[in-house]
Amino acid sequence: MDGAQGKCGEVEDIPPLLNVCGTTLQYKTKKQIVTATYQVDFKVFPADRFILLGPSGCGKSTLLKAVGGFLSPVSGRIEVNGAVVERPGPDRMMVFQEFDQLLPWKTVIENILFPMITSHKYSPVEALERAELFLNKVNLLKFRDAYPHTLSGGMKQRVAIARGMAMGPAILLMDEPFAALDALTRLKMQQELLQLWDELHFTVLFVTHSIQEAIILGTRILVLSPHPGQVRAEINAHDFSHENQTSDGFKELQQRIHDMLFAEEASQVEVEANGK
Ligand SMILES: Nc1ncnc2c1ncn2[C@@H]1O[C@H](COP(=O)(O)OP(=O)(O)OP(=O)(O)O)[C@@H](O)[C@H]1O
Repeated sequence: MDGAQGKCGEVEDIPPLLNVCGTTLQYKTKKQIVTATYQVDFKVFPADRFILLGPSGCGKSTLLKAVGGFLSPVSGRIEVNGAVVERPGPDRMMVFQEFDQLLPWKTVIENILFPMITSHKYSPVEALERAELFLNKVNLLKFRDAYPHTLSGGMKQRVAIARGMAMGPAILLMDEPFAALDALTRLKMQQELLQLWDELHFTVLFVTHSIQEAIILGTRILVLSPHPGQVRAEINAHDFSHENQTSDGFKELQQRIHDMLFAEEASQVEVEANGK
């Protein structure tokens, strides 16, 4: 094959791992239809740390849910490795913000084993090996037999990350996984995620509304407009990390994104005011 059929017709040399094309997502409630995103396009390539950034309510979590297969687009399509996403699958593992995403009646190791065993992706022996390997990578091997309620918020998030990664997904979906942590733990978790990435080069789609977190963690950042979310810009952030966050380049990018989001919010207010 010469190349992959990319977004809306063109042919690319490297096929995207995730192709989100013209995706409009809606919630239908009894009273109304809520359009969460409108004709959103983006592509994620292998080993990208791709960030969805935008104001509250712009549809970041909804996009992640749709990539996860929990919600179908009303128009457009979402493909993973060329196949249209129709349902959840072990190739897309989610890590959420909430600390209660672990099964409370299972120990740490049992939580990590659970999706590997129920999906039959790995034999019991392989699953145990992988569970211990990834638990070790997040520095929690000595807590393998602890129950979730005995762990701190940061430790629970590490277990959730280990559980997601142990499945060997094509893409890890992270919905503001560090937002509920205190500042120091958040910093540590960001550093650990980057260290893990240095080692494993996994592909991650990460939702945040922190500009700073987006620049530090992301290789590419998709900036979304306020509700309903539309693509405002896609920005390269390969060159930035914790180490250079006081540099002029980092600050300039931070300001640029801030202005972009702020301008969108201001124009939204104007539209709403004019509409009254
Ligand atoms: N289950 C639902 N039913 C109806 N509307 C919903 C539902 N979930 C989300 N929405 C609406 O869809 C829009 C997008 O919500 P979403 O949670 O995806 O935004 P977000 O960018 O992730 O926001 P935040 O940063 O606050 O988490 C919002 O207007 C929200 O009110």
